[in-house]
Amino acid sequence: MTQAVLQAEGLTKRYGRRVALADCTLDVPPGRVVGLVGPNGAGKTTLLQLAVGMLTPTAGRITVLGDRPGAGPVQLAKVGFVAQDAPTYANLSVEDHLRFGAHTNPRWDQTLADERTAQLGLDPRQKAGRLSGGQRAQLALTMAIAKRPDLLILDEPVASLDPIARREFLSGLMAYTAEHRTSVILSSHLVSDLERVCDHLIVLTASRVRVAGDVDELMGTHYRLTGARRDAADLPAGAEVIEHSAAGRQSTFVVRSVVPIDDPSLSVEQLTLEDLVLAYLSRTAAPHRPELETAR
Ligand SMILES: Nc1ncnc2c1ncn2[C@@H]1O[C@H](COP(=O)(O)OP(=O)(O)OP(=O)(O)O)[C@@H](O)[C@H]1O
Repeated sequence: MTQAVLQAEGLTKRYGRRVALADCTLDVPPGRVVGLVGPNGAGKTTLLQLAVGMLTPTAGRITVLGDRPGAGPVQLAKVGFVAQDAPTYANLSVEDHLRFGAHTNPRWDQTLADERTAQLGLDPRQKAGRLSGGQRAQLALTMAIAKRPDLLILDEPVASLDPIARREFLSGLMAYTAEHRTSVILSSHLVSDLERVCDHLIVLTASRVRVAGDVDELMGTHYRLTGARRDAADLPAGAEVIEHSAAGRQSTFVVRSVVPIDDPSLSVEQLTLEDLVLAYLSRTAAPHRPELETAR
């Protein structure tokens, strides 16, 4: 499959005068595990709900797997979605959920659903309302996976899991997606959750995409520069400053540059993915009042 998984152009969602997502342009290639990272209220859920057709844009456009989100049964069957609170039916048992999934999804894989619930140790007769938060998240993921979607969209899937369950959930997800070549978009507040599993990253803060791209490409174009105190204007040409700090006689910059930095007066270091994300987060940490953003 070579078709883009998600394309957005000028995508904007407003609730009254409140801007939840502003002028978002993205082009996510197929076969990626995409980490969507940003603080509370950044617009992650809004973007994911636009991608599954639960919300419609105020302006701009979005296509998922080449079609309008929620366009019809074929499109719906291609996308698996687990919402933030991993909704399940409290009075239905685990096996009732799987039966419901089998009835409502044309590509349903019962063997996969049975194997996964057995592996997780979920009792098929247990009512979903009596499962722990983490078990409910796993049941909701099982339902989404057994649909055999081309794209799996998970809104903060590890939020309710303890550290060990987080690791197991993510490594299980990786094994599944590698085997079935499923594209995944998953959101989190924390890049540390996603660092091991993502090969594409979108950083969203205050309703806007700050950086997006394949992790390899991002890691190869961002640097930490340290040297004698100086202004950003004195950095090599082409270096875009993402973050700048100064202490005593020393300046430190996080920069993006497509050409290697060749300046003997600067020490040049690679960043970790977490450092890179933190630089973009701190760049936009200034107080933001989305309700005051002018309607366009
Ligand atoms: N139904 C709604 N009505 C009004 N404002 C909303 C609604 N849903 C979201 N918002 C606002 O849109 C902005 C983005 O919210 P969104 O839920 O997309 O953020 P998020 O990044 O998913 O946050 P979190 O990490 O806390 O889940 C926030 O300012 C939020 O208050």
